Amino acid sequence: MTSPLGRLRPERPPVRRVDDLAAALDLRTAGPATTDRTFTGVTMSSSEVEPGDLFVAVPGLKVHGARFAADAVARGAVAVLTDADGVASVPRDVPVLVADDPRALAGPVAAWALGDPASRLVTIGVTGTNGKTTTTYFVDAAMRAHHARTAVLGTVELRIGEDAVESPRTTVEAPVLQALLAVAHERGAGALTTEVSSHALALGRVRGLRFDVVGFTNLQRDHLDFHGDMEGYFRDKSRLFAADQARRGVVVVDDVWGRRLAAESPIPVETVSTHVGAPDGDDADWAVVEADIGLDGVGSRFVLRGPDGARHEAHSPLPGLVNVSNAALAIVLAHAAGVPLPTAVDAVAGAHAIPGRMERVVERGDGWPLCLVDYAHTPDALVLALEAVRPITPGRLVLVYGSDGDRDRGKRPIMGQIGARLADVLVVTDENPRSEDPASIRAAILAGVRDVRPDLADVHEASSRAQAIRDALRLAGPDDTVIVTGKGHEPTQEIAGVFHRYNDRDVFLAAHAEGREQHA
Ligand SMILES: CC(=O)N[C@H]1[C@@H](OP(=O)(O)OP(=O)(O)OC[C@H]2O[C@@H](n3ccc(=O)[nH]c3=O)[C@H](O)[C@@H]2O)O[C@H](CO)[C@@H](O)[C@@H]1O[C@H](C)C(=O)N[C@@H](C)C(=O)N[C@H](CCC(=O)O)C(=O)O
Ligand SMILES: Nc1ncnc2c1ncn2[C@@H]1O[C@H](COP(=O)(O)OP(=O)(O)OP(=O)(O)O)[C@@H](O)[C@H]1O
Repeated sequence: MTSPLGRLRPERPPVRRVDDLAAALDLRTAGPATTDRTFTGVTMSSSEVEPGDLFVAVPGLKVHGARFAADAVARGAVAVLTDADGVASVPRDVPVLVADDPRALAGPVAAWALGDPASRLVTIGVTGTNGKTTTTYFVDAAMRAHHARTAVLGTVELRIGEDAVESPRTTVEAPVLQALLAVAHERGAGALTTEVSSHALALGRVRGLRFDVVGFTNLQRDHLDFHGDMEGYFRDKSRLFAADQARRGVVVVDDVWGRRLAAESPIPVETVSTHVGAPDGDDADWAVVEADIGLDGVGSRFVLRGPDGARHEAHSPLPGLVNVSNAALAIVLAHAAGVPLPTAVDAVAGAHAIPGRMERVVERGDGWPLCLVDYAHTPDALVLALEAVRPITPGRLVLVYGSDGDRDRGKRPIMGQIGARLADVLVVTDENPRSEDPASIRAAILAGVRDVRPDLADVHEASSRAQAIRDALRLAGPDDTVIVTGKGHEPTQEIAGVFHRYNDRDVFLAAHAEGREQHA
């Protein structure tokens, strides 16, 4: 993060009348008359209220937001939008707007209040189980090549131009999204690209915004606690491809869900087949028809065939087949969003490092191994990450990793088996143990390691993550690659319920700086 983004609100928001809003969105009113009441901002969280705001009080999974209406008013909220159940909790002297589903209206209300900021920018949304962050950054690289300034929002950060803050979630709440669109426009951005999580779609966080282009990466088993089953998960993801959410779409059709989305989509879509030899590759509008993975020791060269049959030489700046897929999708998305194809191809090839996504923290050279940080924290992602790094590693693959506490215990031995199978040297350590005993998590991973490598040769254990990275650097030679997985960009580590500032990248950089000093 280069510098703070500062206030996540526009400097000069329009002043709106509450009764105009009621008329525009056909809302019932309660409490004192709304005449002459004006507001300048919208929020769903009492702790984020600024004087002059409309507070949207929604029924949550845990609590009804109306319980916090008095707090919101004390902080300066001038009116409340809620449902029939919430009305009684609003202080009597405050005007109330009543709707059946206030959560679904939070986005449209904020968009109305800010004068539909999305209509002044090119907007791109990316959804799918994996690859959202990477694809979003690749798209942003292409948008940057075409627009003087851009904005990018997602799991890692909220960035407008060169200013950024840590992101509270993958997709921000609807009023925050609308405010960020207005801030982006105010600061001269021509395009905004955001990740759109399935939770965001189920909870209406992108309502009130019609994207110029939306993209779909893939659908794999995840978040079923929230969506129920794969069918429900697919239905929630598909909501982005509705006529009121997007003008057009780009869908990767390598899995059955992508093919189904493309077939059922009510908006026009272009299809992309991103794995050489993937089913339906020949029928797709765009297809990766050749790929040399890791050929140049960095990313991959590939050839993208367009709808007119023309072949475009392209490059993914990150290793592995999955990043060929992300790069191809990003090129087609950027092109659909108005970027000339050659500009999109070049910009994706030269995309900056993405924090914690196969991030090359220290380059190989001067006796140092290549040092990478990656976010892979599931068995599937770990396999992909290690397979991607092998072709760019002349020597041994040194893996530093753990498995998180208070989450899926069954994956720990599987993570152990994968590490033992695909890496040469292992340093098993902690990854957000949360309330659990870190040693017992490491023991479960090591049990999996032992299934594959009973002698435990080249297997080490370190109770501090920073120490684990230093151990790995001591063990690694100049031809080796040290990869630390699990936490990626995350700025904290949760131990015994306490969040400690911690970042894998900083440990690598500190060790590197120390090493250079000793050398000098
Ligand atoms: C399942 C889910 O997404 N829940 C979100 C949802 O919670 P909720 O409906 O249960 O809200 P609640 O806590 O009952 O509160 C009800 C209302 O009262 C308000 N409130 C509450 C307390 C208070 O002091 N003042 C106040 O105004 C809240 O802002 C809310 O509007 O609305 C809350 C705020 O509106 C969110 O904070 C909360 O996200 C929780 C923290 C969360 O963990 N969400 C995750 C699952 C999520 O959204 N993840 C996806 C990425 C997933 C992925 O791809 O990996 C994401 O987009 O980040
Ligand atoms: N297209 C893809 N298909 C499958 N796996 C992928 C793909 N792209 C990235 N991955 C794997 O998923 C992990 C997360 O990548 P990325 O952060 O880009 O995805 P995401 O959808 O944003 O996930 P999250 O919401 O958890 O941040 C990476 O470690 C990578 O190994």
